[in-house]
Order: sequence, then C-alpha cells, then structure tokens
Amino acid sequence: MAEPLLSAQDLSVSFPSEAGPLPVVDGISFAVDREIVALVGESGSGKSMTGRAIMGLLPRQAQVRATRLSFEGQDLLSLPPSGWNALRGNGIGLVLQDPKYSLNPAHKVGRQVEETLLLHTRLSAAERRERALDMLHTVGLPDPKRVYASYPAALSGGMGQRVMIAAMLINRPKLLIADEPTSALDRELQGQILTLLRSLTEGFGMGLLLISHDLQQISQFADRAIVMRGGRIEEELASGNLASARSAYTRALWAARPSAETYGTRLPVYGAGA
Ligand SMILES: Nc1ncnc2c1ncn2[C@@H]1O[C@H](COP(=O)(O)OP(=O)(O)OP(=O)(O)O)[C@@H](O)[C@H]1O
Repeated sequence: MAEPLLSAQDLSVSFPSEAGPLPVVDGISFAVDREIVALVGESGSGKSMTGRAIMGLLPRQAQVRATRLSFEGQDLLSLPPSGWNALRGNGIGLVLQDPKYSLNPAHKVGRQVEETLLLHTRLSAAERRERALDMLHTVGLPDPKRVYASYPAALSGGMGQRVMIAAMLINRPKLLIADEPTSALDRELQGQILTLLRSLTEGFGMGLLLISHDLQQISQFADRAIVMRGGRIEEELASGNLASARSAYTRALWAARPSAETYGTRLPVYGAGA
C-alpha cells in the first residue's frame, strides 16, 4: 500500500523541567492522507505541539522523538534547516488562529500572498501577481485586485483568514495544517471558512490536519477525528461518530461542546485521571 502523506509513529514532545523531561505529547501514532483529519481535545492536550512538531516549529527547548515522522516518505526528524525551509509553504502549509498575528501589517496583501512563489519558484513578477489574484479569487474574496493592493489592517477577520489561506495554498502544498483557523471568527464566518477549506482540500487533492477544540465543528467538517487527552490519543474515530463515541472521555467532551449560548468559551478541563 502507498505510504500516507503524513505518518507519525510514537511521536513525543517534551519540555525540560526540574523533575526531568515533561512530555506534552506522549507517544502518539497517526497518519493523514488526502482527507480531513481533526485533532481534537481540551486545552493543553497537546494538539498544537503535535502540529508544530510536524512543521518543525517547536519552541527551541522542546525535545521531539519518534520512531517515524515522515511526509511523503521523507524523514522529517533528520531534516536540516534548509530542508524545513523548502518544505514549509511548499509541501506543508500552516494556517493559524488569527490573521492579525500571521499577516505582517507593514506589507501589502499581494506581497504576502506571493511570498511562497518568490521563495520556491522562478515565476516572473507578472506571473506571481496573476497567480495571487487567481488565488484570492479562489478563496472567495470579492475584488481581488483591491485586496491585493491593501494592507492587512483594511481587512475584516474573515477576509484576513481567507488571505492567509490563499497565501498558504498558492504553491499547492500537499498538506495543510490549520490550528484553530476559525476561533477568532464569529459562528457564521467559521462555517464559511471551514466550507472553503473543505472544498479546497477536495479540489486540490490535499490532506488537511484541522486542530480544533470545537467538536460540533469537527463532526460536520472532518472525515476522521483523533481525540487527544493529556498528550496521548484517547481514541480515533469517524467524525460522524463523535456523538456515540466508545470512550466516556470523548462522550464527555461531546456533551460539553459549545452550544449557541456557550459559544466562544473554552472546554472545561478534565484532569488526565478523570
Ligand atoms: N514552551 C513551553 N514550555 C513548557 N510547556 C509548554 C510550552 N509550550 C506549551 N507547553 C505545554 O504543552 C502542553 C500542550 O500544549 P498545546 O499548545 O499543544 O495544547 P493544545 O491542546 O493545543 O491546547 P490549546 O487548545 O489551549 O491550544 C500544555 O500543557 C502547555 O502548557
């Protein structure tokens, strides 16, 4: 069988502490292919650190170990810095929570959307512009020319997130990691952005690793869900089965999912031993 796009076996991330290395991701194994896989779990369960390990973007003091961590068969653990630079934005893209912090306020949108093309291709300035305008259109932004020439401050949150997605997808990465890509947006915009991500994932034949604490969202948009708890995988299941999960822990998370009234609040934290 062909190797999945991303494969992680026995992946651990730990931080030094007075009591020795403290694992925050603790021996997890999973794979992502051309599909939408959600990493779900309460705050602090290790979702973001897992995503960052895959991008080679862990804090300096973090230690990462795995028996295997590979992207398209390429071993990520032995990748030199130049290899990471080639991979990021090119093979794997990352969309973070809030475009306010991801987009540089000092540069126009067009330049930021084109950046990956500048780094990884030999396209001319005119070709880059054309691809950027095309991508801004693909992510559903009206008047791409105006957006292209704007500064990020002129964009609403939803537009900013569309611009980030355009910037990440312009060079057609095979895998997109989206870490809480909609939690800075209101409910309606969340649905729009996730619908966009879903159609782009399918249209481009990509894999999407969607990191989220919102189980309701995941049940609607992801194919599979990996439920994390205290750095470990509690259970992996088809996301449509979250409501009837085998694990009591997953069922408790499902029961605590945000409703229209509690929307915007964080999930309660259950101790690892609860
Ligand atoms: N630089 C660091 N040093 C030590 N511990 C850290 C560091 N960064 C994160 N951690 C710890 O790693 C654990 C996992 O964090 P992570 O950000 O992966 O959780 P998460 O599941 O993504 O939660 P959230 O939804 O709140 O982002 C947390 O307990 C966090 O305190």
